[in-house]
Amino acid sequence: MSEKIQIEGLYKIFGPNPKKGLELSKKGLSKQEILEKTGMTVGVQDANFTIDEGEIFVIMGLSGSGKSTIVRMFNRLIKPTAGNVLVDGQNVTTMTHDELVSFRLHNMSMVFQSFALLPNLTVLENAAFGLELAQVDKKKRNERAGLALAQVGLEGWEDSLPAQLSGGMQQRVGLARALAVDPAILLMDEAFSALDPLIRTEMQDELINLQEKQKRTVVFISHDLDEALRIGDRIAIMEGGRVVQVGTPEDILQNPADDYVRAFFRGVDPTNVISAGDIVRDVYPTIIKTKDGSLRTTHELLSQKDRSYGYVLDSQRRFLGLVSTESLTKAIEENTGKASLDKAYIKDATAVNMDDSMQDILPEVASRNWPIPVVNENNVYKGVVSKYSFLKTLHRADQAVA
Ligand SMILES: Nc1ncnc2c1ncn2[C@@H]1O[C@H](COP(=O)(O)OP(=O)(O)OP(=O)(O)O)[C@@H](O)[C@H]1O
Repeated sequence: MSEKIQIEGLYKIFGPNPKKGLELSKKGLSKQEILEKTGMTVGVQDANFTIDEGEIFVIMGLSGSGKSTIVRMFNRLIKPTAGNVLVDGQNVTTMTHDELVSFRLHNMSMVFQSFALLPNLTVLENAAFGLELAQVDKKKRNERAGLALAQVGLEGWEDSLPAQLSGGMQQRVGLARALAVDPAILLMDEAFSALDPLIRTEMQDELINLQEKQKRTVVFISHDLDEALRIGDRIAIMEGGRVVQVGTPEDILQNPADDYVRAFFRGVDPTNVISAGDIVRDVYPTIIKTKDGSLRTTHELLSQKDRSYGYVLDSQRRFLGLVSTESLTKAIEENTGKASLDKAYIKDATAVNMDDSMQDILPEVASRNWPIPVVNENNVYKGVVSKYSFLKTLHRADQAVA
């Protein structure tokens, strides 16, 4: 995966003497100490991380922790006090005014919590607004805005006025306006926070769907953990202007950096967050099924590796079933001489998917004697989840946020 946005030593100090605040921040003083000593407010201090192309990157933290400030430095709505923001290697912090205008129009769109629609323009005109600013001619911009509205499920509403739409629909217009300019990066500032819970979940699904089709880079500010866990590929957690941890939800849940992060994650059910793919291990023998696959060889293989189970795959490593020393011994006894693997493997053994959560796979793990095979979307075998690794992960996650 390639890096889309690089944040290097980024600071924003608000107030008349940011240099003084910066100096103290670099010495390690906290936001509170700097405020007390100088009256300057630290917005963001010493942020360093990268955002990969195509990921949904959620920035989370309590109110005032610096989420909006950091994201507004990405498109330089706020000018950093120090540090760099690189997008595709281009330094946004040093762009001239004209470069910046063009960069904002073509590379980044922003969706706000307050839908920011113009009340006297139609839905179509609102959706086309960003394109109008980019001086795209009317025919083309209406065409692109129409397509964007269709993408967010608002076909047929083009001629309505915003006031005729529900809150959820108005936010869809906000999203369509951002999508119409076809930006590589979408910045979403608490974009779904004003929506009621059901509509909010619907919009999150919509975003995930769009993302599957178009793979933009999405930076999403949220103060809501459920939302972050639902949509985020990775999450950055901010406290007092600092980015205290960046990682996948599973990483953070299993190894929270400090008590602040731990407090965020307290109450989260790890079985919803950690997936089979996070705990899969490829430690059991695999047997590629051939026409004349011998039972004895398979039996020897299992004994050699001191395992009671082996997983049978086709030549493309797709999962077919599993064998046990028990089923092999039985088949060898019953079919002396001409026994083949076909006679011995359990063909209806269920495999679970890499994306299935621990919650999803729990019934399977609990009800079988064998470690549960895990496959990808093409049914290719990736390894197993054993009862032991399942319980160990659960225990570790419980301890981590306790
Ligand atoms: N223009 C400004 N002038 C002075 N201080 C500011 C300014 N903008 C933000 N701040 C301060 O910077 C800090 C970070 O604010 P920011 O809005 O980025 O936080 P946030 O995490 O987005 O909060 P919220 O969730 O409430 O939106 C806060 O202490 C805030 O008061």
